[in-house]
Amino acid sequence: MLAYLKQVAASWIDFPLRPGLIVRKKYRIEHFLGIGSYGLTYVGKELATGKEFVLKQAKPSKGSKARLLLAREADILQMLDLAQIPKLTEVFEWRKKPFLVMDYIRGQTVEDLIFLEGRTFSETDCLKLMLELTRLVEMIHNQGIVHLDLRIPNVLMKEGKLHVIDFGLARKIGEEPEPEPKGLDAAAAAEHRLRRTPQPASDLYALGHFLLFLLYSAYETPQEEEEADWQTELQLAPDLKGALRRLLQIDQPYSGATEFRSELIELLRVRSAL
Ligand SMILES: Nc1ncnc2c1ncn2[C@@H]1O[C@H](COP(=O)(O)OP(=O)(O)OP(=O)(O)O)[C@@H](O)[C@H]1O
Repeated sequence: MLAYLKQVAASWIDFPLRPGLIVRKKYRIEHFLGIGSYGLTYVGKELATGKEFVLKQAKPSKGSKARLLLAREADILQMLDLAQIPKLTEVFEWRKKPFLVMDYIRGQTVEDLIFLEGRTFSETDCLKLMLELTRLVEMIHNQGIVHLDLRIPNVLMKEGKLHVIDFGLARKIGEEPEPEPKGLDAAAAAEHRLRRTPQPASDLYALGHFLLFLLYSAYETPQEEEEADWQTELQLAPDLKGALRRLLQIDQPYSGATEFRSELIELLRVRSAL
């Protein structure tokens, strides 16, 4: 009962700002983009210029943790200066609520391309997209940051170019990892460490799963067969399978994004796709 009451209270205090509301005499809320674990996200139009931005607000029900994560995200975005990543415009407090403002990337997520539009990617398409994404990830790492949440909903395609968003879990390379959430079994705890340790290897592990989503987009699920693991189902050429096994840390992991990018170039070259 207590849990239920807490949930009802949270949904009241986390109620999104309504469209049309003017924030800080500067932005008009255009529409609500979504609610994440620690934030509420909107598209807002700057009144003076008519330019659209993304406004992210710390989720009130998550208190100081949400404020801390929003401040950390702003700090990380400020450190990054890359064309395919939203730039931080400002941070402010309005009606005791902290906000950050960043570029609005008006595109489609890779998740929507696959699951809503039914887009399929050939092996060469997958490798080319991975090359573009890995180049971007390499530049992020070179600026001392790891994203730690490189998933298909956090990669957008805009005018044929990939963009990475949602730096809510990003950290500086080498920082102390977040404490593991309580109650994870051994397998979930191991997975958590693979994804969330502030080291480039965590982003490469996530790139392995990202590549699997791309490859599966063109996979026809057989009607009768039992679900098998990707190594059986996808029937990949040995070189591509080997690369995936290294990304997923089944075999010797790559030393970093630079080494994996060289491998991608080689995979494309032997397929005469470069
Ligand atoms: N800079 C941006 N440009 C365009 N869309 C964005 C941008 N930032 C976030 N979004 C979109 O806003 C929505 C909410 O994003 P947000 O990162 O706040 O939470 P989430 O990804 O839904 O949740 P969580 O981070 O907890 O997994 C998502 O649909 C995301 O695609």
